[in-house]
Amino acid sequence: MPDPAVLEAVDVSMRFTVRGGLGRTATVRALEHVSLRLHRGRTVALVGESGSGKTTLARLFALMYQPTSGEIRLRGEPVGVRRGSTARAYYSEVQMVLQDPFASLNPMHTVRHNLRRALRLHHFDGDLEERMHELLRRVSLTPTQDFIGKLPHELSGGQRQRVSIARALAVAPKVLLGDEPISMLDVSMRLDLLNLLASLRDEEGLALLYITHDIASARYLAEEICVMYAGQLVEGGPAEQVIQNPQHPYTKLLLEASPDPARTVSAAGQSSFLPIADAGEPPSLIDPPGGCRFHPRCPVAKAECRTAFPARTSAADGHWTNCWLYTSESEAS
Ligand SMILES: Nc1ncnc2c1ncn2[C@@H]1O[C@H](COP(=O)(O)OP(=O)(O)OP(=O)(O)O)[C@@H](O)[C@H]1O
Repeated sequence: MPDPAVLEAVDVSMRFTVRGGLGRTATVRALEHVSLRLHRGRTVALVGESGSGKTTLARLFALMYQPTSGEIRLRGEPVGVRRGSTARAYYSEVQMVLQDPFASLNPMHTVRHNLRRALRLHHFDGDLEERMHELLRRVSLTPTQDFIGKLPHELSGGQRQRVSIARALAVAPKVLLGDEPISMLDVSMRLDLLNLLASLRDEEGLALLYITHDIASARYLAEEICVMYAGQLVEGGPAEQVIQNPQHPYTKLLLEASPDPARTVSAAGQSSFLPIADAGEPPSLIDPPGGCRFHPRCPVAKAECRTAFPARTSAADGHWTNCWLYTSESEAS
């Protein structure tokens, strides 16, 4: 049994109101009843096609939005959008690493300035210079004096991402939310970055959320994989189980469309899924299909798939799915 969750989403749904043509508004139903737990020293990979809601879930964990329903809980306590010192207290525990390191670094300032700012923001009261060198050592940017005075654009993509990880580590967080943190890097640097994330998880006991399109890297890094389709979580469990013995027809299609999950990191571009042959596109989340949102693309859809989302069925090893193939109508959620 793992420890209790450090951070969890409990039955969260997220709707966005967007402006359409002619002044009309529409609702994007981005997440539906999603629950996911992050544990100390463990990685959960969240995989799914573009637009499935992965970033929205990470942003809910980062308290950038208030969920439409459901809760985010830190060590069991519900948390909402915060400001000022209570926001700072939250972000000293939960940090995000983005796809593009430029987004979290000030490009006009040196690595030293960027790290110092993060430390000051969180009222670090030790030796600033010493701590900055320690952070750079932690992300293997050594000798540290070669990097501390550089501007972000003077670094390689991989080095820049290491600095943004060092910046996140400045506050000694308990949770790192990685939103496709390696997808913009050269293939040659991806494995090193994954190994860095793994060592932070193992040595500092970080709880890691790893959002990716790349099943191969999810398998390499994560103990647990969760699969999201059009705002609904459809399958999850121990990484090897999900990959070797996928249950949900969407997971099966996703694996068929992945270049080769046995490789450590895919050499493909940002999106590692090949087009899913003859199976159409993910739906619009404005007025999405009812029931299981995958049913219009599902080769084995049944009548009940159109009307209700199935309850979760779980195996003893923690592998679960929400699919009518494995449940009966009386168990609809
Ligand atoms: N602030 C917002 N306002 C309106 N709609 C939004 C907003 N943020 C996300 N969405 C919509 O919510 C849905 C989920 O988007 P999200 O970015 O979470 O998906 P994703 O799985 O992270 O995609 P990608 O892999 O391309 O990053 C999409 O339909 C997107 O257009």
